[in-house]
Amino acid sequence: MAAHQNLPTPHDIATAEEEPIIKNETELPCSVMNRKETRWRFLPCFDCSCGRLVGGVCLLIAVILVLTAQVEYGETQKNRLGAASYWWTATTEEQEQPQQFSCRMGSGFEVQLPQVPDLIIAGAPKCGTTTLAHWLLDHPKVLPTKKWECHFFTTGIHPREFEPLLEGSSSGSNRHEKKDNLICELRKRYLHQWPALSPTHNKRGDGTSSSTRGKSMMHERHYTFDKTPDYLYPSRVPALIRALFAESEQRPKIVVLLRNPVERAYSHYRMGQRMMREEHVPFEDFISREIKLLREMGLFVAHDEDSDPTTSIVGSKQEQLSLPELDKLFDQVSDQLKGHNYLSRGLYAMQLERWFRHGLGDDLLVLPFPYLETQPEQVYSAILELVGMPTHTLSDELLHKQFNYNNALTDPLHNSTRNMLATFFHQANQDLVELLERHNHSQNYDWQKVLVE
Ligand SMILES: Nc1ncnc2c1ncn2[C@@H]1O[C@H](COP(=O)(O)OS(=O)(=O)O)[C@@H](OP(=O)(O)O)[C@H]1O
Repeated sequence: MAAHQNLPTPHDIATAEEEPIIKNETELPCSVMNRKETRWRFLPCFDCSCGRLVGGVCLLIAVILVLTAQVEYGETQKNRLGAASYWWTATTEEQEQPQQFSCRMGSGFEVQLPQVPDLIIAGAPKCGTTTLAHWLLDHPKVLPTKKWECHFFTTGIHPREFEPLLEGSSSGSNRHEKKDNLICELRKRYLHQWPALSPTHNKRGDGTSSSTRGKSMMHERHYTFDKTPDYLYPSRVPALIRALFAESEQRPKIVVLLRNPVERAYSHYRMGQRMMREEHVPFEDFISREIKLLREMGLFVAHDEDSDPTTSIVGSKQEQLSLPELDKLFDQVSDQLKGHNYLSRGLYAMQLERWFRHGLGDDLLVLPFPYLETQPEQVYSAILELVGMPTHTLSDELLHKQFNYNNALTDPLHNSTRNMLATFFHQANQDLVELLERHNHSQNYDWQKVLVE
């Protein structure tokens, strides 16, 4: 009975909820205290654990919001700058500098890696670069980058870093020293794109190699390659490669595969449609937008202004603009089209011209895409010879495998579009043939035929 009398009535409970009896508020948990001051109900007090909890949660949310905003800002910038621009993507790991240029393979084993990467497969996108990379991967002495396409020269160097490198020769010993240090730092960072080997490390990363393999690799010279087909287009890439390796005795060799630009453009578009999972946009829409932009920028001048703008594009501004000015305009085209620059990427002469201009002609091998299919052994040997790698025989299966084949169901390219683009590229193809001949880079390939096949 006495116990029953001590029990609170429903009225007591209601009153207690409205107005707590406890007087010394400073000693109260804030949830109770806040009941009194409805206005401050959601503000945490930091004198008790629940307050700290609420505060901590708020802080966490604020940090997440700030981080999200930064990522979004980065994405916006990336989109704004487009494919030809540069964006800082170096991870902490990438910023680490390798202590030495040879890779330790566990205790006592070393693989000799060159101080300069051996080979760069620089492009063009959709021209069989993946197949080439797989052929190289099969070679027992070849190492790819840790990331399949490392994009070091396109997105791995911040503009703040490369701008001083691309400036004209700077005066003053201090600036000179700074530039040298920067080159040294970037070269180390580039070399860090390749894996450090351990006896259990397999170059394909599938863990199938054994320590025996590791031991057999001891002290053997290995060869490194970077396959990033995006390198061919942005004007800064050859300038950066030149800046980084101009002083070294050995320079990376550069391979460029080229395909009929009409087929390349359509393959590029099909890849974009497959990967972006966005609303279907007809190829014709993209190319008319690009042609319009090129015309607006004055890059291509039709002989007859009244005629169909896509059928009479024959001239270019090349005579009126300096080459660096032209480079800038094409970088802008890529930025504005956000990577949908399907046609500009097929203007091969304009792109290769930059590589020759930066003195990289001696290191360059330009190969015709159709030869991947018709003469694969010849193409493979040409690359091994270029780098000076030991010979290696590929299996028939590998030689005839079409890597990165796009089997997505897409409408075939309309004949009218194909013909119109053949006209569009006619002059640019001629320019390429002349450029390669001028620099003795035709290699006896029938480029006229290759570019229209
Ligand atoms: N050996 C051989 N013979 C004929 N065609 C070949 C061969 N190897 C690759 N391919 C075709 O090349 C296209 C892929 O090129 P990439 O690997 O350079 O593409 S990527 O830029 O790396 O995304 C892709 O073209 P599409 O299928 O037209 O998209 C591949 O099918």
